[in-house]
Amino acid sequence: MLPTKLNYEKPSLNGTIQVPGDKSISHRSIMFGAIASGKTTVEGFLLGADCLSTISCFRKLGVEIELDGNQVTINSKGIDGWTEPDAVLDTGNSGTTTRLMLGLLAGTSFHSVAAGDDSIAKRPMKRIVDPLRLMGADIRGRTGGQFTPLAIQGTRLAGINYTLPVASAQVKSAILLAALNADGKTVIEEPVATRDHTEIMLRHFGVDIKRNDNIIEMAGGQTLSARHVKVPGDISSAAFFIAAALVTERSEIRLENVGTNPTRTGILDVIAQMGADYEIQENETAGERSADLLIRSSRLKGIEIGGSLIPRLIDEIPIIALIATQCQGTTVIKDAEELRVKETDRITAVVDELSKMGADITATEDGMVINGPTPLSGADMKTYGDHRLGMMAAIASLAADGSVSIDDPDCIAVSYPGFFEHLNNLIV
Ligand SMILES: O=C(O)C1=C[C@@H](OP(=O)(O)O)[C@@H](O)[C@H](O)C1
Ligand SMILES: C=C(OP(=O)(O)O)C(=O)O
Repeated sequence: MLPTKLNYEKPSLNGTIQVPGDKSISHRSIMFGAIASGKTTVEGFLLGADCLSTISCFRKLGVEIELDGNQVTINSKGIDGWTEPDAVLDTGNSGTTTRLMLGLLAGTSFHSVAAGDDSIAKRPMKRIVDPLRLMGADIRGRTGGQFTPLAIQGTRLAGINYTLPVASAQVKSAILLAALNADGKTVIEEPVATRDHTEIMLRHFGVDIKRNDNIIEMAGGQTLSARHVKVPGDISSAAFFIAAALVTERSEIRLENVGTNPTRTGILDVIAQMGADYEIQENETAGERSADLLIRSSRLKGIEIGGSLIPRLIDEIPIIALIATQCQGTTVIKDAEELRVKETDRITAVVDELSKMGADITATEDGMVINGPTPLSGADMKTYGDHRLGMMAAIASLAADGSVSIDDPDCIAVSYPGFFEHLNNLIV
């Protein structure tokens, strides 16, 4: 049973943890292993509910996937060996599974249906369906295919030239995965750089893909070779403990083997500008970068966060908002309207929930404005079924007087199973 009521009296955090594997890389490791023919092995896989949804979908496509702790073995006959699923592909709460998998299903030779939970049913799919249709995909769904459930009749696809209308790694990746199976070349322009795990893993699996400034080019019809994938810790999960150490007194923690791909490290730039006391000790790794992070209690100041920084910290904004409540001065977060179409509307949810605790925080159309520092007090916090809101509430309780209750702590297992064990291990 996970705790629903938290009452810490001005705790400090001390010690070392290794946060679970990166969610984005874990999803992709299963998909790439399923596309390649042969045996792909994965170490450090995230056993979060979202990544387990990916495993269950690809098993339904006839791919053999075995789990042994955090190690995964994928035995696939290659994408041409996938079989028509006899049930709906259930993507659970996972936007990444839904969108990336659609790109792959579009180019098969069979029919499939993808659907997830109530939150997924509200998330926009037009951003994927539009470019896939331009490639020739046959996808149908409610309101012309804007939302799940989506029915896909696999067909022959052609490469496209496409400029992303939103800064989204999921859209970029869905197009690239479809393009693998398409005739001709695909060229994607992304106005603002987004996480590049798909491009890095494509290269690792032997695909020739080029990037010049913000233009990505890849020829279709390339085959992937099965590989071993090492998944570093998820910086989006580490972010919660980074915040915890910063906003509590006399804390010093070490977070081992955290992924530090530069397209993901916006949170480190933010805390540096806020004046945080921290160190990065880089590990020697090929492919995805990783480092140990040392974080200490800090006196922080408010800053402005927007522009090209936003995609580099998009999932960290709820916890950055909490940090901002403890900063001296004003923090402005802008250009983050994408937050409104995540697991829940994260602008409204963060502002409503932190306000309940006494924060001085106001929503704007594309972000929020936070004045600090403000003392926080206990409150009954809602997660809206959103793992990141659940963890934000738990970390906020460390800085609050009085007890904090969380209505649905179980949703945290979407990206961070074992979150409360790590929290309890670090608290002194
Ligand atoms: O590609 C990915 O793995 C992800 C991309 C981001 O979504 P968008 O591409 O919709 O911004 C992010 O919010 C999500 O948690 C994971
Ligand atoms: C937005 C998220 O994930 P997804 O889009 O995969 O549901 C997240 O993990 O914060």
